[in-house]
Amino acid sequence: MSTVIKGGTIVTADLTYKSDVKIEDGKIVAIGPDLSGDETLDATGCFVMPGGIDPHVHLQMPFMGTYSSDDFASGTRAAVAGGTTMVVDFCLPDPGQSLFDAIKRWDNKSTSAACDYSFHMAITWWDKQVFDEMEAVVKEHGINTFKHFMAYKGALMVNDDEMFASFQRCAELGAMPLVHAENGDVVASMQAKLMAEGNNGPEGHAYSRPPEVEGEATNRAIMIADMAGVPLYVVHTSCEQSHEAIRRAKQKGMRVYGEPLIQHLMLDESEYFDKDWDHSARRVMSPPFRNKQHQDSLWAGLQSGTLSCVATDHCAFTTEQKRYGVNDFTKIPNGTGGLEDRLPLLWTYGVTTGRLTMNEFVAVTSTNIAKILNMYPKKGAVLVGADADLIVWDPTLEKTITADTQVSAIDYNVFEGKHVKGLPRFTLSRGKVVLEESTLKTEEGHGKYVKREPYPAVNKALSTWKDLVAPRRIERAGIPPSGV
Ligand SMILES: NC(=O)NCCC(=O)O
Ligand SMILES: [Zn+2]
Ligand SMILES: [Zn+2]
Repeated sequence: MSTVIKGGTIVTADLTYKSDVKIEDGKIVAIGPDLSGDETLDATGCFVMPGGIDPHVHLQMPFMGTYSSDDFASGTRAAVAGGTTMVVDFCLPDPGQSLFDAIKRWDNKSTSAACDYSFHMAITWWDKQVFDEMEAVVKEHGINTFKHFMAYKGALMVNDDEMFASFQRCAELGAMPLVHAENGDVVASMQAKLMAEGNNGPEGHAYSRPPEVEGEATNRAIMIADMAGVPLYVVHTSCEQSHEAIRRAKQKGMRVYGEPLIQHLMLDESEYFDKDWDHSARRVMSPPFRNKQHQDSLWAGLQSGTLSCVATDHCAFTTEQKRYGVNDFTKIPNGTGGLEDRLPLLWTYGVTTGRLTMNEFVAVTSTNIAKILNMYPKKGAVLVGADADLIVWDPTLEKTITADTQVSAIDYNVFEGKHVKGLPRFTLSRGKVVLEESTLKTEEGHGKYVKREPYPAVNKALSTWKDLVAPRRIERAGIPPSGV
């Protein structure tokens, strides 16, 4: 059974051209004019692009005494509704738990996925067992990225010595560390002070996590990565201080990648000052929303290439769950949604405003992260042989975002009322039409786990260079090597 997408304009990260696309057995088998097949999808007036890849989601995440409410079934349905065809979640071992047991838990809950997915592994504790297990995580389980939380003291946070040891292990294994960059000690201390002063509302969350907390941690992680000789990926880069540290590192030739979220690009800190407690609490996430200057910095980073991709950190809690923190903002589960809205919002507020070109849109929603996570061109490409994870993007379709019609399982949407123009006419997951206009045609369990190989190039280049510039003894005539 073959499918042809006909009459559209292909848009990739570097090319825009008119062509048909033919699909068989889940893969792209031909690109060219006048193709025919068993089934035809009309792409007239549309852009045919690689499906979105969201490198940062937490589906059914155990966190702050509860679980995030979108699981792999509802989360991936929300994803394809908005043109995202792959998500990457985080395996979180409990303290003392084997990394393999954490993978088993994530394997069990991801069987319902409607689109392809992959995992990052989090380093939530450290000893020889973790050091040893990291090898099989990379070589057997196909996970080449390890996340380190520099915040959430007393829960997920790791210290600098643990981070340095883990980063060095990543370097040996051809893996890449990721960081949630916030200074967890400073946050904990500011939280305690604010609570003691009676500042217990959701605005206290933002006050306790100023941009400096993020800038300091980003810079520290970058320096530690440099000393360990590994590239670094900074998740949810939300402010100029953090972006500045990434820019500076890039200018020095370091491989450091920054990931702004659609929430930080679109929403600002005024959300936390709303008189309605629920409104503000629903928007509590870490890092918090910032002001207009920070938002401009993030947009500029996407334009100039100093920031690499746009994610959601989709971690959706219901209003009832948010109310765990009614008298104590430190107990409000951290996280917001966005999977369904990332592409339409970025198109509307990025491409149609002229902030991004269509090719940049594809780069920051799909191709860049496919390369960074070492799964290009299987994912993130419109090329013969690539997986047919595609969107047929109709720039004339429009809607107003509202919780009433969303796919996500929660009872509100942080983008409520925002109008978007540009939506998928079709979303295809490995060749299967999973969305037609606004009708979902997903199948639970259609999604497959994507293994990712270790990085052959960057880590080798870094270790070769490190070896070349390593400290060496200077031989001097008449001075014996051993000092005898
Ligand atoms: N971001 C957030 O507030 N919640 C999800 C966990 C994390 O990524 O820090
Ligand atoms: Zn985080
Ligand atoms: Zn996250």
